[in-house]
Amino acid sequence: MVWAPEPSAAPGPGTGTTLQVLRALASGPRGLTEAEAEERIGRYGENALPGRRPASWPHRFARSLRDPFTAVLLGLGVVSALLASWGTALVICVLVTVSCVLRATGEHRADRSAAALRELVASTATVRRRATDTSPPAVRELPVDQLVPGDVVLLAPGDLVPADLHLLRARGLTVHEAALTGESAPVAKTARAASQDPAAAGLDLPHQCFQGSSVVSGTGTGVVVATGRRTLLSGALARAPRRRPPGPFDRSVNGIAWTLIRFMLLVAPLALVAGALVRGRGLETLPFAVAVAVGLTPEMLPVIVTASLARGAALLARGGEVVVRRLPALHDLGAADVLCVDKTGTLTEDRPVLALAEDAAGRPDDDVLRWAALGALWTLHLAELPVPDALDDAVLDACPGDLDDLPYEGVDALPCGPGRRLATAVVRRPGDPRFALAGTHTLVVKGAPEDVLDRCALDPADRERHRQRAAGLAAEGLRVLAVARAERPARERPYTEADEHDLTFTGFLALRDAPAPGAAEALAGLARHGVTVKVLTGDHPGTAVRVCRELGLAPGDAVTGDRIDALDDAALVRLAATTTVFARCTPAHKARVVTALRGAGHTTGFLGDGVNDLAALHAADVGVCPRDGVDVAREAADVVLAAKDLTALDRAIVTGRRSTANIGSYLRITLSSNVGNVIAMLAAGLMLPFLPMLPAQVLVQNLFFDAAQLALAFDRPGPAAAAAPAVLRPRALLRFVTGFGLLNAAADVATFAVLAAGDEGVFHAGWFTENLLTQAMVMMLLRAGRLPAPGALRAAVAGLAVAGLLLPASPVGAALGMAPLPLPYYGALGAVLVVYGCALAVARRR
Ligand SMILES: Nc1ncnc2c1ncn2[C@@H]1O[C@H](COP(=O)(O)OP(=O)(O)OP(=O)(O)O)[C@@H](O)[C@H]1O
Repeated sequence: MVWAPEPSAAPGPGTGTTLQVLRALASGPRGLTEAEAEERIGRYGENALPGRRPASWPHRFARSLRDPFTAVLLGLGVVSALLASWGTALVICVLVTVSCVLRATGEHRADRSAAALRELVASTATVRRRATDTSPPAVRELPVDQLVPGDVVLLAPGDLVPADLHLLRARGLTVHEAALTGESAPVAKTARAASQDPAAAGLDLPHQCFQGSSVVSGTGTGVVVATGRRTLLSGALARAPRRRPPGPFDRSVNGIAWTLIRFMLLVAPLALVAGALVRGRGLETLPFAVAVAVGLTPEMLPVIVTASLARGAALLARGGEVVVRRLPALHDLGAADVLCVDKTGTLTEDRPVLALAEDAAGRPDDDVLRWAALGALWTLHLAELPVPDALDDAVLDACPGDLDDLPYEGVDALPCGPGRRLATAVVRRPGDPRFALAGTHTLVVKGAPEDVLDRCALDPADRERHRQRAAGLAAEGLRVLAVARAERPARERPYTEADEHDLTFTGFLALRDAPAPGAAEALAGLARHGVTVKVLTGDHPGTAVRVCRELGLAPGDAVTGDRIDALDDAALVRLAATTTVFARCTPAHKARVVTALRGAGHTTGFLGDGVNDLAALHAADVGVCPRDGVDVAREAADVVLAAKDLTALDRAIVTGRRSTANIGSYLRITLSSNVGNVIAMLAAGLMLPFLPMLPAQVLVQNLFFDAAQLALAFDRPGPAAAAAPAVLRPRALLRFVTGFGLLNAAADVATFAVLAAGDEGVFHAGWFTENLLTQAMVMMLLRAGRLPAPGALRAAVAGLAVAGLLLPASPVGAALGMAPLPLPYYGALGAVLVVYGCALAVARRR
């Protein structure tokens, strides 16, 4: 074994020269053997971030206590205990415990399935390992948590740095360290220079890459110096856990919660004051007031929300097409009314095929193709890109003859990158007798026509003529690349973008990228579902507009990145609302457009898969990425698709809307019954010489409601639920609840009229029965689901009705202060129910 020394007990941050670091880690550039890696994973543990560990049960329980409804319930329980109203306090305790247990189990289940879903799309790292000491190194993908100190990792654009690394090699490597430093500009990284102080360490050192940063451009190889809890990111997370700003889902649910809490806090004092003024009652009404307030609480909301979303996510995952990484994102997807997508690979197949190669005079010329292929070949080799992009692939494929026969070899390369729309390869002729040091280097540049032409030495008229030609080709839907060259005296100094000037224009390549099969249909489906699609592309406006037209999108005029730059935020908000195609976009343009659309009040989704989509994925309400997107894009996305397929996304949107419809059903049903009951209780409290319902009865009734309503999470909403973006709107809900609440209160008052003849026990029993029966009926009539209702729902409704009919006559009923209901009352209550049911059906239809 070459690297004999034992690794130091806990490798530090990689101080020392590269050799010292490798020695300390008992590793080498050829990587660890599988046996060494296995031994080290036992010693250092998995490479997992602290935030990824599942929450413990006590923590989960404590978290559900922090929910505003639970907090209010607990507050009311304390008030009851202070008043020595032990019955009420006890029932509130049971209510809180039941809802916390349900919530904690629901969350546990949802977390488990979300973790399993995340696992399906977990990032991998590219490592170099050896099967045995004597075998040659092999490069393979490894789950990130299996990395150990001493592993040799390869980095490419779009990769997340999987652990803290000491770089062994780097070429044009720049990384984004925003997760660690908050700095948004990419930072250049290089292998350790001999002149650096070997003891130096820290974020500023160019030869260290840290877990949580992401590769923007270039490539690199590094040895892992720290994993898991020992990485810099773990330390940073432990100090300041990152929180996402609230999304549309959080805003809706919080809005509803706080409206209700304000209402509850108003109702309890109102009951007290009214009791005191009208009936001359004192503080003895307090437990009743408390129970009335509790009666308003939709304490099952968190459970229903989690269960509905988790069920939707599980259904999608089962189909294998869509993985929801963050449950609320499913609601946000259903709420999206604007979806921004890129063009290449989403609307087109991303399999470009050469359509034409022509010289500067517009004559067909294969030499243009040969130069472009030479550039692609050497950029690929020298920049060590893991795979050629589709354009380079197409150019290499189309090039006649064997490329290796071309009498050139590469010197340097400046590849494309986010915001950089051209690639340069510097080549030389090895056999050229002039070569030695006095020879020439040839810069071969290809890329977006505007960018290449700007760097060519051309008179303005020629430049304009070429620009027009490129626009003409683009208008036919072709992807256009301009090719240019320059001869320079050979030199040793590396080339930079500053060298890309005074080029000689060589010609154009045009490539045809066919529309993706099914894209037109998917776009039509999205339009039917009320989702406006906008295209944000790095490509030429002409190409993008033509492709959109072919797919049936009415593109209008495209807005280019230059125009976006000239607009302030307010002007962009106005323009974004009316524009369909944004072309020649850099990552920053994409993010600005998404932010502007959100600013205009749209719930905005973004589908992208590259490094250049990262900022927009972060800026969107819901970010979507295909599974084969780059690591950083997948990590930033809330929803991951098996393929870049708009049909699957449309299906996910519909599923999100169905989950939201079930949550909406719950809120409508619960709140209209609760509000109706509260109004009736307040009215009856004033009219009757006794309390219309004892506090314990109110709370037991609540428990029954809660248990039955859990079944609403399993309802199957009809097609109407998927027809338009589904948002939980507190105001609309309030209007609905007020209308149906008053109807419910009217039914209650009719019940009072029927029960007025009985004594207190009979009154309580009659109202209890009627409440549970009306609740069962409301569940069937106000649900959003199609007919027939699913089995779970039918069972819950039947259970509720049976409990309403049997409990008052049972010993539990007696313990709660109810008397068995004489037979004639059933007929009268039945009549009230039938009239109420008809009124509900009519009101619902209207
Ligand atoms: N390998 C390449 N060599 C030269 N130029 C390239 C290469 N790849 C892309 N370009 C140029 O950069 C432009 C922008 O590319 P970018 O990857 O940002 O977007 P895109 O693939 O054209 O479209 P979309 O944003 O819809 O995916 C391309 O239109 C092309 O002109």
